[in-house]
Amino acid sequence: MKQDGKEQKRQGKKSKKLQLYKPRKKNSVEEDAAIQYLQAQYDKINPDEIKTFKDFPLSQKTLKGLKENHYVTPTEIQKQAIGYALQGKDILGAAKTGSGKTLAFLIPILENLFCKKWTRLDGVGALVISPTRELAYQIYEALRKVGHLHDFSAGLIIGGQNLKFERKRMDQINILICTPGRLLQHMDENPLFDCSHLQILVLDEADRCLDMGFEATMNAIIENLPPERQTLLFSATQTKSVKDLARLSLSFPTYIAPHEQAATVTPDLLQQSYIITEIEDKIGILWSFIKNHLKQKVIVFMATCKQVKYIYELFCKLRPGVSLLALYGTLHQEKREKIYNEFCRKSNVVLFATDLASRGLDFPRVNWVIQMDCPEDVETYIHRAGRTARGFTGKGEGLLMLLPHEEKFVEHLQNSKIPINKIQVDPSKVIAPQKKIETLLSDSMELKQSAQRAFVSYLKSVFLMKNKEIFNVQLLDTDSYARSLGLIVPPYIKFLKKQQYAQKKQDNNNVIEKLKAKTESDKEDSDQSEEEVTDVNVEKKPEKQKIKERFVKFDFHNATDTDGKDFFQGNNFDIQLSGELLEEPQVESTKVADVKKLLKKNITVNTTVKFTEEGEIDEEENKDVDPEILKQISSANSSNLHFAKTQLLMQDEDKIDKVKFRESTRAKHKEKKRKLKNKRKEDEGEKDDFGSQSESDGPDLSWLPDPDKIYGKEKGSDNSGDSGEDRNSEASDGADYESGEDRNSEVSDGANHESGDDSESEVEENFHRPTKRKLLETQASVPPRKVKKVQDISASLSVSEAEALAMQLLQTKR
Ligand SMILES: Nc1ncnc2c1ncn2[C@@H]1O[C@H](COP(=O)(O)OP(=O)(O)OP(=O)(O)O)[C@@H](O)[C@H]1O
Repeated sequence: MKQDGKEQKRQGKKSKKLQLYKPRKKNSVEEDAAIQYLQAQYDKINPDEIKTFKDFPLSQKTLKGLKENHYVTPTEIQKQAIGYALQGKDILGAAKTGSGKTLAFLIPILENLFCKKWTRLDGVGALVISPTRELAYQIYEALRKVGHLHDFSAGLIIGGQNLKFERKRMDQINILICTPGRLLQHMDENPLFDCSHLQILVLDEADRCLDMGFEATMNAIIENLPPERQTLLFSATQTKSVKDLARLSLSFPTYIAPHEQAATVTPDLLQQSYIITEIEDKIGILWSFIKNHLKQKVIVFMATCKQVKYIYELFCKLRPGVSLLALYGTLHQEKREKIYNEFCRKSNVVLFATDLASRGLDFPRVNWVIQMDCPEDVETYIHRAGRTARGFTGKGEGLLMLLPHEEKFVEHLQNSKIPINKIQVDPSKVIAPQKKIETLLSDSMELKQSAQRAFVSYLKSVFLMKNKEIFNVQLLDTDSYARSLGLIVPPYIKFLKKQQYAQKKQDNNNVIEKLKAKTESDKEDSDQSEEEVTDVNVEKKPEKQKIKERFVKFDFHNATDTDGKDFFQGNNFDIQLSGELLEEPQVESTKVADVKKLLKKNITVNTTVKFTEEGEIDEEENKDVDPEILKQISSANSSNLHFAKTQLLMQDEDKIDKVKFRESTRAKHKEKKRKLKNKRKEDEGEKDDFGSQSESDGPDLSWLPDPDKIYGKEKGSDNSGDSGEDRNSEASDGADYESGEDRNSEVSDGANHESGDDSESEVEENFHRPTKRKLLETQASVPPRKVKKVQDISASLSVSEAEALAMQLLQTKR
């Protein structure tokens, strides 16, 4: 019984399943009929006759989904695009931001697959590619709302999600909403991914999907898609590039641009203004704006993630009194989703964002869009500003902050049919929390580093911008900008240094080119007659002046570009010293100018003019100069003058000169040393022979006091006549005057001691010149320690000094 019951139950289940299946079959028949009817209507669609969605030949499920979401009247782009898309045409759709492009491609997708009776088993039937995850998510949500009554499965495939989870479900997805990178990853890695039956491909924000950033990825994706498909491209700033269209192999696409003839390309209810401000005032203005709009929903666009991150962190700490959010690419995906949803939900909130949020995102009821940094181009401006004033009745305001040199951007906007007015900020309402910012930064190293990163990233972004007419990093007052961020010292910017160097090099090249051209013409002039050459010489001064002026101009150019002291310290002197430029000299120096003059006079440089005994000029090559260099110089001379080459040769020649000069100096030093050595040897020889020399050959010791007088007269000694000779010799010893004076003073001291007030002549008469041997004997009687000392000292003394010392010792003994 139990079993019977189970069997009945099983059969009941089966029958239930069968029952479910049977009505589906029934429905299928109905559906077939409905599909046939709908398809028959497609060719009859006239966009002008469409008033409501019901006027389109759409499935009941789609109509019901639209109704549920209060979509009754189609927008212009919907009226035109849906009809053509249903007819199976490829479409290039361009319409203002917030004009309902999403439904313009979602409805055809649903209808296309519906009419083809697409099931889960059929795999991917439609593919929607979006440039950002947030936009993909938004499209997916819109599809879920409008298409939930259909039996198709939809999948959102974006980066930052669980890849494994996505992988397993890939084969069951019929409508795939994705970002390019993740799609390609599945195409490459996932065996379950199959899009060989793809019916319809949509690129939302098509111009962005097809631009340089996604080029390689998109090309790879397109290669994997079947060519027999319908392709729809949508954007507020549509691509018309033939190259792009060729890449997608569009077949006779229908271009739909309902607003092409409109007076403006931005939403009618969007009020747009701009202000001109100095870079350092931006933060103060933004802060004051937020403080004055606490009850509004505001998006603030900045150029880089790091700026967004820093301003968000800073303003959170400053507490403006309103919710703050930040959305940028480097955030974790979960956080990004959370912030996106939070911003959608809240009404009084400020969102700081990068261009990640500029395209396609449909945040409800945004009051203000502030573009704090000048957008890259008009298209970016349109997309950013288009985050407000969306839909049929949406109103909003946009404010663009421009630096004085960026005001040209307004011309581009106005030329692109964007109505924008200049407004002034009331300075009394601007309160810059500068002091607070600096205090916060001094308290938090993390915040300071964040500020530094923001600073560098902004300059980098400006530096990388293509439109150099508007974005000129050299015109930014970086010091002031750093200060406005709370940084007392601006961070070092490596990439700018590199750029500055490259710029200098380029400038130098230009100067060289000009000089070359000038030289060509000068050379032609120098081929004139001698008289003319004389005239040229007369004009030497103005020519030199001209060259100087060129330098001044060059320097001035650099100086103009050196608003920021950190970046533009360049001068020509530095450039000439740099190794790279020495390899290829590019700046004319005075040396070059000299060469130029010489060559103008037809003087062959580095030659010596010698005269023969007959007085004839004997010109021969200077042997000191490298003949190779001479050859090169003369070849440079014989052909047109090549300054750069000549300068190089002159530098080489300089090197040789230096080497030779060094060699000759070294030789001189050597010679001097040798002479000194010899002299010392001679002196030492005198000392050595001091006691062995004969009286007549020995040194003049006439000045010495008479030892007999000092020690007592010896019998038999004859000293007459000697004294006069001695006096004369002493008097004539002018060469050693100073030392003689010393000796005199010493001697006279002794004499005075001896004779008291005796006259000098009296003392002189009694003077006797002792023999050297006596002196030596006297020395020998000095205690050994003292003698040693004397010997040591005498070794370093001159002869006269040694004699004086000997005298002293004699006196000591006494
Ligand atoms: N027919 C309609 N009736 C009422 N509201 C609509 C209709 N179509 C779209 N909308 C609403 O208009 C808003 C903007 O739509 P959507 O996001 O598709 O604009 P878009 O043209 O794609 O803008 P963007 O160029 O910025 O991507 C959305 O909130 C959407 O719900």
